[in-house]
Amino acid sequence: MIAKQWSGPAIELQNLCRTFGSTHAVNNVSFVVPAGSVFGYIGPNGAGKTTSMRILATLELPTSGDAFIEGLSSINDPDRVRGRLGFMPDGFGTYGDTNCAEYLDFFARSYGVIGRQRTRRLRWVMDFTGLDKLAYKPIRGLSKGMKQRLCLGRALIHDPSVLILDEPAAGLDPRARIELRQMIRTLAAEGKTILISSHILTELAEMCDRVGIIEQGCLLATGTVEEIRSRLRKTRNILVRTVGGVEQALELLRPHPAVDQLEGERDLIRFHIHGGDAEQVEILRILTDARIDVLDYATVDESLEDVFLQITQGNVQ
Ligand SMILES: Nc1ncnc2c1ncn2[C@@H]1O[C@H](COP(=O)(O)OP(=O)(O)OP(=O)(O)O)[C@@H](O)[C@H]1O
Repeated sequence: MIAKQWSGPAIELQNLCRTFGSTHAVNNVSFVVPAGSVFGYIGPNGAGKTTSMRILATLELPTSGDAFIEGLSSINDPDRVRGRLGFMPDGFGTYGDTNCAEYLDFFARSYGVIGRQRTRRLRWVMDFTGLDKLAYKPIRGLSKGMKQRLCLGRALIHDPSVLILDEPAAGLDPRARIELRQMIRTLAAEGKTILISSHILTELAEMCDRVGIIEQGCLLATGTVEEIRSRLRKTRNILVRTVGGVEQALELLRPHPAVDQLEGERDLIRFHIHGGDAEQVEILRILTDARIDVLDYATVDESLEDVFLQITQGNVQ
């Protein structure tokens, strides 16, 4: 029997597949999310994020493979999974005339949260999501940001240990995004395990312990953002700042076999080096031997957008 003191991964996908006709929405995806960590699930439109999250959340069945929440199969043990899991879908149907308090109360009752515990839980969720001042406001009058808070509140109402959040930041203004990020950080600091999806790597990079990049149903890379970045790094981007001598430097560097994409403007030179430390040191020596006054000689990290574009192909299905 799987007891409460499960010590394995909080979330696990095992060779998960889901096809819709000829579309491989999820194609043999496996990964684990350790308890208490935040995992970012990143991919373009139609990549298969929602489908895999819905399978984990017991709302969809896979064609093959399995999905587990704290060791319980979402396919074979959905009732127990639901008790441990809070799911925030990417769009949620609300009843416009219902107010926030009624809405959350309804879901608390559905989860069997009863008596004083329900009152306590409702108060906590209202307070945490900042909905306490809007408790009696009909849902149809809420802004997008407040609706998202309500949806997060609904996912938290039964105090689950695992949260699955499907694009919670979509459509939010910058302030609402920052506030949402803070709430997610707080939940993570309290020890909840969080799987969160987005189209945008930069949006999640800061708050995730690890990310997985998915496209056309296939998981292309997993790891920390730094691990993925360094795995991809075949070239180094170099930025040189000189005091004069840019034209001379360009002349010297242009024929070098390790130098690529060379460009210069005013006192700045940018280029890529194919190679490692030896080539980087040699190129600096070429410049200093030619008595070019080098102020800065730095490697520049690729932007996260570049990392994302390198991994994905931009194909949709
Ligand atoms: N019920 C369905 N019937 C047919 N095709 C579906 C169904 N659900 C999803 N798909 C297809 O499966 C693929 C994956 O869709 P999914 O919604 O999982 O992707 P996603 O990564 O969440 O995309 P988005 O970021 O746009 O929400 C898409 O090609 C989609 O059209």
